[in-house]
Amino acid sequence: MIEAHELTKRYGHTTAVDAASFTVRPGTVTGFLGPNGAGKSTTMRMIVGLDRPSSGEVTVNGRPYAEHRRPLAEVGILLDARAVHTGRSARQHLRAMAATHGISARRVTEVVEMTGLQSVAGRRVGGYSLGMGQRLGMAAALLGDPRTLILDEPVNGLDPEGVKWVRTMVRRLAAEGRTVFISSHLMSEMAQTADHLLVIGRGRIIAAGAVQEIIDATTTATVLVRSPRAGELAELLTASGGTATPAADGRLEVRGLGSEQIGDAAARSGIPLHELTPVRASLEDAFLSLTHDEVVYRSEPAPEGASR
Ligand SMILES: Nc1ncnc2c1ncn2[C@@H]1O[C@H](COP(=O)(O)OP(=O)(O)OP(=O)(O)O)[C@@H](O)[C@H]1O
Repeated sequence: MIEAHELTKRYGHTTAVDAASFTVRPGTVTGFLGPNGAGKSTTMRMIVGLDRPSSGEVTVNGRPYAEHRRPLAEVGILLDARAVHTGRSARQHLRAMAATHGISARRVTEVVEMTGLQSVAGRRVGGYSLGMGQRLGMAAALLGDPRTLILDEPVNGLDPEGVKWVRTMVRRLAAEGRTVFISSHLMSEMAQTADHLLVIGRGRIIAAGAVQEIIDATTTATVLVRSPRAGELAELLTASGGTATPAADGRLEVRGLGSEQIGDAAARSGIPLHELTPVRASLEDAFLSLTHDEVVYRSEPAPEGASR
């Protein structure tokens, strides 16, 4: 369990994390989602004591990280998978870590197997691919059999097989009752991996809840309708309180009415329907709608006067 209360980090004039309060619960994968520069890494670094909060506090499994006597058994961390000494082999690296934390050599063998590193564990880490490095990062995070895992962008740069591997692994860890907190700016990936989401924009928590709850709360559902009497149907739906705008292939895109209401209204007026398709908003849509005003970096400048 991770509990943050009014957690704040300032770097000079930049407020990287702004009074963030949240709880990350055990038994679930909680996705930490936000655009570049939103404050995800800074938040994670504060959770594990690598950055000092300017104000506020955060605990992991009931205590500040630094107060845990066996930190590796409490929290597994993957912050920068490439931070490993490149001259050593994966097994040497894990053994050194285990030795300094009173962890058995048997556990090293276990995590090497869990992460599928058996065939390369004797090789120098310097020659590892990104995917192998990421597996080693996960092996190190799992070494102390921790109750809580904090993984910063674990799928960054991985190929589809690597992404799937991380997804399966974190879902299994959560199913075992652990707390899994995983950051990403990949919305589609989070939609498939996380149960809960914490969305951050410009250092502020702008949404927290179950994935579907957030999608429902932040997006308007639409229904695509096709009818040979589209003009009449559009008038009817507008009179019923919806909005109907022309879309591709002569369809109407309807907002404000559900598919049942549209179908019933059309039937009452004898208007035939050739298509009635509810369109579920994606996590991507929810994310864009949530972070619209919070994006620190945009690919193009906002149009003049757009924010006024
Ligand atoms: N050591 C630092 N000194 C000064 N500013 C910093 C420092 N670390 C982070 N920042 C600033 O704090 C803000 C949040 O950065 P952070 O790295 O936490 O975001 P992020 O959401 O992890 O982004 P990304 O997805 O790009 O990694 C940014 O404006 C960043 O420039």
